[in-house]
Amino acid sequence: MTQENNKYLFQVNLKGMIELLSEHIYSAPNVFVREVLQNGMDAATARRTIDEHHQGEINIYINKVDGLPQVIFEDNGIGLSENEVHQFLSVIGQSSKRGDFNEKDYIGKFGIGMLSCLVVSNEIIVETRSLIKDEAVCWKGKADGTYTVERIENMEKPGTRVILHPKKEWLPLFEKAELKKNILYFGNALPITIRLISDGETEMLVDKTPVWLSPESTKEELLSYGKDAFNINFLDAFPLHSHAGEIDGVAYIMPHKVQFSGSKQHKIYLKRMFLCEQANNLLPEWSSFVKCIINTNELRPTASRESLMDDEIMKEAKKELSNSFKDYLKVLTLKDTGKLGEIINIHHMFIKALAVEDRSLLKLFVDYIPFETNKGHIPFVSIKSYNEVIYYTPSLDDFRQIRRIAGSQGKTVINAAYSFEADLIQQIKITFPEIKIEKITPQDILDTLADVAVSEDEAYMRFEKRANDLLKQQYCKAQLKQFDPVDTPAIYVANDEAMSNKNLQSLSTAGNPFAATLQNFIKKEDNMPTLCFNKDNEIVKNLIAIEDEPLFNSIVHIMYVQALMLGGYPVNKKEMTVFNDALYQLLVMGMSNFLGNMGL
Ligand SMILES: Nc1ncnc2c1ncn2[C@@H]1O[C@H](COP(=O)(O)OP(=O)(O)OP(=O)(O)O)[C@@H](O)[C@H]1O
Repeated sequence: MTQENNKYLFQVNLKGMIELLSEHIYSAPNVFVREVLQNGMDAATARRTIDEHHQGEINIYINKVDGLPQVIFEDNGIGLSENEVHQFLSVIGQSSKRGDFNEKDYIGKFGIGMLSCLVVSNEIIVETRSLIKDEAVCWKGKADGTYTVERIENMEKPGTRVILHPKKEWLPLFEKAELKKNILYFGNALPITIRLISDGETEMLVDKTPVWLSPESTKEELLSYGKDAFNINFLDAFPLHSHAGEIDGVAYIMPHKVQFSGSKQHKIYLKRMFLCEQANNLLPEWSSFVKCIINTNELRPTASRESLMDDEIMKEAKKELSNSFKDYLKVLTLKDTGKLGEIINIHHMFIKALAVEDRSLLKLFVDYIPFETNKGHIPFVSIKSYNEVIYYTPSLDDFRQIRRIAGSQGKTVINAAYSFEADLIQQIKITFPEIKIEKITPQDILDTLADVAVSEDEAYMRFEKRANDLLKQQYCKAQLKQFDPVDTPAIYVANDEAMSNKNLQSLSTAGNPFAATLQNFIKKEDNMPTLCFNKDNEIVKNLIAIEDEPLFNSIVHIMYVQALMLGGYPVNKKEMTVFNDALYQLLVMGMSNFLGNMGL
């Protein structure tokens, strides 16, 4: 403990620190490949500040020493002098890349990456020759926090060799196929030559700009690359660019429908080193219908190097990337409406989300966008051409109730219950004020059903009273109306308030201990759901004439539950019971009639 004027200095437990950094900051043991490749890449970049024509190379050797595997990552970068080895390799958190004039060109910056090697190897051996100083040294660092440095003579050219002897449990990571897989996973886009040398064979792993970063690549080449990278036959591909974050890449359109909340797996590279598969804050929320491969030279990684930091540049980049999407779609409206149609057909949910956000896109696409209506899925252009007024309902329950009856009245109703739909309709209303779009509720439909002059007809009056007395027990009113289609005997109409009143009522009658309190929540006693009987329907005509009480009750109950089901309403236990009892009654009556007729 060091003390000076009552001030103490923190002490560091080196072993614990190394353990923490090496084993906990990185999520997987294979990241050592990334860290070593990245150091090789940075060393080549540093060398180019002295020799601009320098061609960076990394050779990876898999050897056997005394029967045990050994892997060497050899680069021809700037190397380190003895002094630098003490200064940068041996001090945790110290990096030669921070504060350097060319800082922004380096991938590394935290000064901890090398420690990831200690997850898979008990010791890191670094042999290095500095381009600047005429000396070569061998540094050996151990997980217990000790290191040694000594001069060596067996290195003639500038560069660095990182030598690892795997721990027993990580031997599989050092097998040729696995190592190759990891080198390509992290390093396939690096602007450096990477070779794998084992059993006397040299294999070229990386030596050219990847297809997705090359401006010369054709659409076919991009699509074929996308198929290999994601194992998906994409519908189309288009370039992505953002000045902010210095981003370039490709977006691939999924060939099938995807969930809005589906997993957003992309491939994100930082200075052409693979970083991660997710970029939630970088790509727009509605981007699940594409898979992206992008490289950023400017966005900053987190210390674990497994995600990007959410900062101001990221926000700006997100806007620019979103514009790349929009530009692509805009170009399609001019150049390839067939493809646009295909995309909208499959991904209309996302296109709707996009159109909500961007008025110019809305103007371009509105005609192509399909909506679910009471007449099927129809593109907006047809809806607006055939209707003077377009109706919509923001509730699925309402839509279910309204669709049939509205259809018979010649109305087209859009189901705007799904995400974005209601917002989109609002945007359409604002953007195209000349198009008449109105919200419609079951109550509006009820108001349009023709009244029947019940009070002028004794039979109608009696029918309504009997039906009301019976349906009161189901928290429902009965009304005689006249509407199309005549083959619909009855419809159940309930707005949200009526439905919640009904639910509260059924809770309180089901013996809920808060019954009295629940009753107080019922808003307006008269706002009950209504069962509208269709006066012109044949069954209703007969029903009005039925005197027999049990028969009348059974038919009304069956019509009631049927109307509930037709409207897509839930049928509760009590309703199911009356329905079953009624059916049973009818069966018994039918059979006794039959047996009576047979004279039995
Ligand atoms: N192959 C190499 N050639 C030259 N110098 C190297 C090499 N590998 C490591 N170094 C030196 O060792 C330092 C520490 O490396 P380390 O990988 O731990 O951190 P870093 O690359 O600086 O940052 P990060 O933690 O972000 O990767 C580097 O800053 C660099 O000076």
